[in-house]
Amino acid sequence: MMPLDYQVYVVDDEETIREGIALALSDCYTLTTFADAESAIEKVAEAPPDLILMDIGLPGMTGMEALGRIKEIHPEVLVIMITAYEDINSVITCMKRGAYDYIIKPIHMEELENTIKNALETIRLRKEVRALQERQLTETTPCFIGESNAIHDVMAFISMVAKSPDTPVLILGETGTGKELIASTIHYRSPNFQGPFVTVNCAAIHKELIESELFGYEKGAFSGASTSGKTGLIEAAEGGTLFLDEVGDMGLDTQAKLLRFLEEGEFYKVGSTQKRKVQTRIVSATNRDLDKMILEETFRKDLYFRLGVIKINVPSLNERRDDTLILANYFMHTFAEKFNKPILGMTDEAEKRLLIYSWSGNVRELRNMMERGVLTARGERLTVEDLGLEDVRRGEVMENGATGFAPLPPTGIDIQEVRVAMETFYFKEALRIAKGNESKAARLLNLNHHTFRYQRKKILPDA
Ligand SMILES: Nc1ncnc2c1ncn2[C@@H]1O[C@H](COP(=O)(O)OP(=O)(O)OP(=O)(O)O)[C@@H](O)[C@H]1O
Repeated sequence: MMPLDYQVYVVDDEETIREGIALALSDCYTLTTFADAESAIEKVAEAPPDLILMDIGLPGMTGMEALGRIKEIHPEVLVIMITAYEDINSVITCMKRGAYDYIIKPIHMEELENTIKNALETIRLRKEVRALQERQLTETTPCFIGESNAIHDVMAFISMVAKSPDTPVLILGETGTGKELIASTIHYRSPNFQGPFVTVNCAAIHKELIESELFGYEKGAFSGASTSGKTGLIEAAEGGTLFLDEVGDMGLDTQAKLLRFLEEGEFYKVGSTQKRKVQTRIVSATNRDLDKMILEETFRKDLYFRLGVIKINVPSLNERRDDTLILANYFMHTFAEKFNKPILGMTDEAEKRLLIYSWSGNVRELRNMMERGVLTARGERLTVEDLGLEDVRRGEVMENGATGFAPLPPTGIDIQEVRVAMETFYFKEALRIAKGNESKAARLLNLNHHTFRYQRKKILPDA
């Protein structure tokens, strides 16, 4: 491994000490010296070093005060306090406030070197862990693609919340918006990244079985149980992350047990009286309307609050159309490589239609569309036909992909006229797509059948 270049700041008002330390250490480290805490802190804020050697008894801001400030700005910077022998009480306070170690004046260079070596070993290990974490992150986490402001905000929030090893996170969003991808990103960015990431799809496991799957069971706990018993998924996620997908589909009994585990970190295996403790982070997700389920008493309110200490709302693809082409190109290149097809891009028309297409399955639908398109394409550019977008017709292509509305011309518009034209267009379209079936057409416009009928008579009196 290459030796790391360490940045060390020395803060002491005594010039002889600054010079003595610089003389002894400048061959091994990059040293910068300061005569007072104020100028050192200014520099720390703009360029944090790896290590600071700081006198406790500085004039102006004391070393102890400076330590507090440094720990506030950059808590990861290690600080070794330098102190006069009689000042040992201050040393104890400094150690309590986060100093890494201390040395007593007069300074013996050998002792100083050893103390520094220990500190730098701690830093080296931390850097190694971080590098390992980054590598693991790029190797194991699929890329989360998105350039829209909405996704940038989500990603910034994820980076922040991932730092905690155990705060529960609830991810809400329509199907296919990337909730599972976000859950795995949280795991690989968290301090638990080396632990397991265990996914449980609560909708896929029968309600009767989910409890034993989650908590495990003792041998002979119920008829049909394995004779050796079973370790539950919570235990399998020890030291890592347990991802409860479709948590809205969990039955009320299991919800109560999950709540107890979240509150106390303890649970019982099915058929066991022995309490078990497990440390894992719970990330959950659902595309169901939990507020409505709480009102209907099919989801516990207290569990909702406990699971959603941190809540992340993932916007649908229709709400962040800026991401459509970035994602489409990403999937196109991924599948072109996978299927070994010489695809270079998409036709302009295909791109335009992607931008106005109404996504009900979100990114998953887009991904599937691109997979099918790349697999069946004959030319170098994906066409409207390759992507199955023939029904999204030219007349529907609106100029402004972000909102779906044409820009307001400088001469203005007649809003009444536009409203009538829009309603006429969508009523006709709904009836065309629904092949004249009024109930289906009403659903496409999110109207009940009676309203649809009533309005149809007004809007399309001849149809
Ligand atoms: N921003 C993104 N970048 C790259 N791939 C994405 C992104 N969002 C979603 N995907 C991909 O789309 C597919 C669906 O995503 P995912 O399974 O995470 O959605 P979900 O919200 O958990 O869906 P559901 O609610 O149906 O379980 C996956 O293949 C995922 O890798």
